[in-house]
This record gives sequence, structure tokens and C-alpha cells, in this order.
Amino acid sequence: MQKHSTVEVLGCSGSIGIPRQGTTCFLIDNDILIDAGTGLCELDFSRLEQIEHVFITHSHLDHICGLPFLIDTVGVGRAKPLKVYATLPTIRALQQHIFNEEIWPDFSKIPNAENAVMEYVEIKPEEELILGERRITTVDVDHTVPAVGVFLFTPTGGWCFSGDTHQTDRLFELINQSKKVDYFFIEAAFPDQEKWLADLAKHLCPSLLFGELQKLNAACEIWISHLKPREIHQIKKELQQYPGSQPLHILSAGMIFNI
Ligand SMILES: Nc1ncnc2c1ncn2[C@@H]1O[C@@H]2COP(=O)(O)O[C@H]2[C@H]1O
Repeated sequence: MQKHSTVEVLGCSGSIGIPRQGTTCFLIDNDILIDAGTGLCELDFSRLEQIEHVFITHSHLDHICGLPFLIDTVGVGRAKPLKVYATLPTIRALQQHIFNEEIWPDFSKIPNAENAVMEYVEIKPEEELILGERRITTVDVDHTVPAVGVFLFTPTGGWCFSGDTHQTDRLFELINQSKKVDYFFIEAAFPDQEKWLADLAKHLCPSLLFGELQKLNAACEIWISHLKPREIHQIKKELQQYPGSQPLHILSAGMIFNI
């Protein structure tokens, strides 16, 4: 069956340090971005120009740092505003700490507030947004700042991205209910010996991830993201010990998934 959409992994690393493996950024078809980490640097100008919608899962730098450069690069030439979708706390953080006229210009008022090149769109978790035949919903997850995971449903399939999270239940309830997620991207940022840091920084390590995956009651491929480069070999080794029946795959920039 011909699939409707693509999810292209531009970046899924937990930090910098591995060339061509940037931080979180996924491109759906050619026009929707999920997060704007350093992986966004993989796109040339002509592809940056095609982006119309940017969803930001949370305010941390590794998920937003490409956004100021994106709007600077494509803003002036745009016929309509670039839409930036996020929950209210994340929009407030972007306004206060990034687009505050000190770190970066406030592109939501450029060239003027009535006719700006960038527009914030507040999203409410579990509300559906329809973009053509693509339906996008978010779900609250548990991180050190307000954060969401993301679902994409198309006429031919589904995709779910956990975002950055510690242990969480609702995400799994929604995957299990939908029965339509083909690919599930979930994070494992730290090795087990740094579980203390995973708990503090509200991320997963392999043993926590294995516990989380026991909540999964749906047949989807599982892909692991956000491995911290300093410990990547140890995390991969620990992920091989997964006792579940499905294999765990390691996500990498450059991969493309048909949804
Ligand atoms: N208490 C901490 N000690 C050391 N590093 C931390 C601590 N809290 C957060 N971090 C790091 O800061 C990073 C911020 O982005 P991440 O949440 O991806 O991952 C986080 C950790 O790598």
C-alpha cells in the first residue's frame, strides 16, 4: 500500500559530539517540523523554505535552537507566517527567553504585529490538529519543564514520539487505545549507572525504559532516540539486554519512515 506521509529524522541525538547526528528534529513530509534541534542544520535553504508548521515539544535548547535561525533565514521571503505550535508555558518561554529582543529579535512582530512572519499557535494536549490529511495530537509527558509527546496519524498509518520524558502513563494509554501506531520513537538518554541523573533530569535509562515498555500493548516498531553521546556505547549495550519479545532499534539521523 502506498503510504501517505514520511517522517524524516534530521536529528535525534541527546546532545552534540557526533558529526551529522544533531539534536531532536523530525520533518513530516516537507512542511511540518517536530522540534527544531541542531538536526535542522541538515536542510538546505530550498527545503527550509518549504516548512510551514513547527511543533515544539518543550522549551529546552536542544529542541528549539534551530528555530531562531530558521525564521531569520526564511522569514522575510515568506508569503504567510511560519506557524509555531506549542503549549502556553513553552510559548511563554520562547517569548521571554529567546525572542525577547536581546537574544533574538521578536519575529512575531516583524515587520509588524499585524503582518508578522512568525505566529504562535497555542496547543492543548490531546486536542487534534488537522493539517490536510495529517492529524497531529500531543500528550503531556513528564520532564523538568512542561513537555509533550506527539502523535501523527495519516490515512495509512501512525507515528508516536515520546519527546523527552521520565516515567509516564497517558502516552501508553493513547498508543494502546489508538491501535494505529506503526512506529514508536521513545528516548533513553542515560545509561543505568546514571539512573540518578535520569531521575533528576527526568529522562529514561534502559532499566526505566524496559519498565515503561511493559505498558505497551500495541504492535509497533520501537525506535530509541536521545542517547547522550558521551555514554552512547554503554546505553546501546544495555538496550541489547531488553527482555521483551520485540527488538529495540536505535534511531539515527537520515532515516526515513513511511506512515
Ligand atoms: N542535575 C544535573 N546534573 C548534570 N546534568 C544535568 C542535570 N540536570 C540536567 N542535566 C543535563 O542538562 C540537559 C538539558 O537537556 P536534556 O534534558 O536533554 O538533558 C539534560 C542533562 O544532560
